[in-house]
Amino acid sequence: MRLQLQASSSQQEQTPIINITGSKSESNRLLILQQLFPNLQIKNLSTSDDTQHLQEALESTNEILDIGHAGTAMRFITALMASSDLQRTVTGSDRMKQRPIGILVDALRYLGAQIDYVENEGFPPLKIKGNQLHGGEVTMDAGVSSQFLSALLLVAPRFENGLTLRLSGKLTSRPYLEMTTGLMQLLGLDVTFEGQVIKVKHQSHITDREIVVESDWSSAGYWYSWVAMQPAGYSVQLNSYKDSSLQGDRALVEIYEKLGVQTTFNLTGIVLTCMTDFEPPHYLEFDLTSQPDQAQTIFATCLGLGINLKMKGLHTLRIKETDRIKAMDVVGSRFRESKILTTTDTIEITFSPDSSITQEFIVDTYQDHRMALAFAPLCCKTTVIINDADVVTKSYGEYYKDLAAVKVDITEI
Ligand SMILES: O=C(O)C1=C[C@@H](OP(=O)(O)O)[C@@H](O)[C@H](O)C1
Ligand SMILES: C=C(OP(=O)(O)O)C(=O)O
Repeated sequence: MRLQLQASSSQQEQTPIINITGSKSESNRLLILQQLFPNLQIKNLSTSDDTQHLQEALESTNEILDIGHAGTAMRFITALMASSDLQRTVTGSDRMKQRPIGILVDALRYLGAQIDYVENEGFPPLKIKGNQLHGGEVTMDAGVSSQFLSALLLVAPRFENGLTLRLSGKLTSRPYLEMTTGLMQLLGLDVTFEGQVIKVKHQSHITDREIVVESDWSSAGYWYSWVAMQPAGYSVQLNSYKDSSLQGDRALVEIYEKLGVQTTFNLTGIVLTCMTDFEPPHYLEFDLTSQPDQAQTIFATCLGLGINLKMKGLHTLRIKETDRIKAMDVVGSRFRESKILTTTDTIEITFSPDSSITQEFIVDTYQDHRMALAFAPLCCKTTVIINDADVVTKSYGEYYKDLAAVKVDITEI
């Protein structure tokens, strides 16, 4: 599906209200924990493709489980199956077969799991013969993806000796690991996280518990970007968000203060307002080691506002749905004249003085939802054409409907 997006410039009459689905990261964790503790009830589960893929895999009796593009789900289900009494082959999309999983497989094997690589060493698909793991101590590299660590922790209450997980190297995406330990603690599990060591005690029951998933902060990012590019005073209400969140992308509140968006928490969620008297800075720098999923969003906002930008801490972006640093480089340079420099873990953009914006901005998505989601708000600056626009369903299937509600004209071309 190829979409053309154009925002109408009419005056805002009232504050639009947007209801974003539940966090996919929280949902995926809770679905795994529900396998261990069936008396856990989950409300406001994410409707994303990724969460649906995980749900289908958990309900399936097939020998082959296809998890599509869902990286987190791939890592989580590997640990779950390895510690179960089932035998399964877990596979995914072509891109999934290029996304590493060796660090998790090594740790599981060290604890006694039986896992074989079906195609390439270190990558899915995996043939898993589940067995009872006893747990103990293991050390894992924490610098490649926090998902490997979360995967092992979520199933650790199953291990009769519990788990002592030692993190080696510099931890990446820390808030996601804290979300894992935080949710486990919320269920009453005995989990401690001190320095570089996480300990989980064996536990086979929890008391009845209902958890309401908070809406997805990662998806809220696109609304921050949208509001940042609107006239001063423009506002949007996003429902079901709270001040004390388990999601690291709650940091959007502070990040977007620097980009001219003020956040107000109210009874139903948050109101984002484009600040009056805001002068976009000439240059901004962000370290996104803890918020990797916001890189494309911030990049697009700075393209729109003409702010020179450097982002650091992006090494995990190379192994996500696409090589996101490369994708930003290629697509970003089409929007307005600029110099873009990239390294293994940084991207820097400097605009030519008086650079003008292209009349038709073409966004290739490279099978990455966040390419379409992040660049779409630029339709308030020029005509945006998004190739393979339906990628958004990976995390935010209602996105175009929500954009239409704020008067974006969307045409299939
Ligand atoms: O655990 C999670 O839910 C996630 C962890 C992060 O991955 P990395 O730890 O690989 O950066 C993040 O990018 C991903 O979208 C979701
Ligand atoms: C990286 C992401 O997801 P995953 O790794 O779960 O595929 C994402 O949603 O941006």
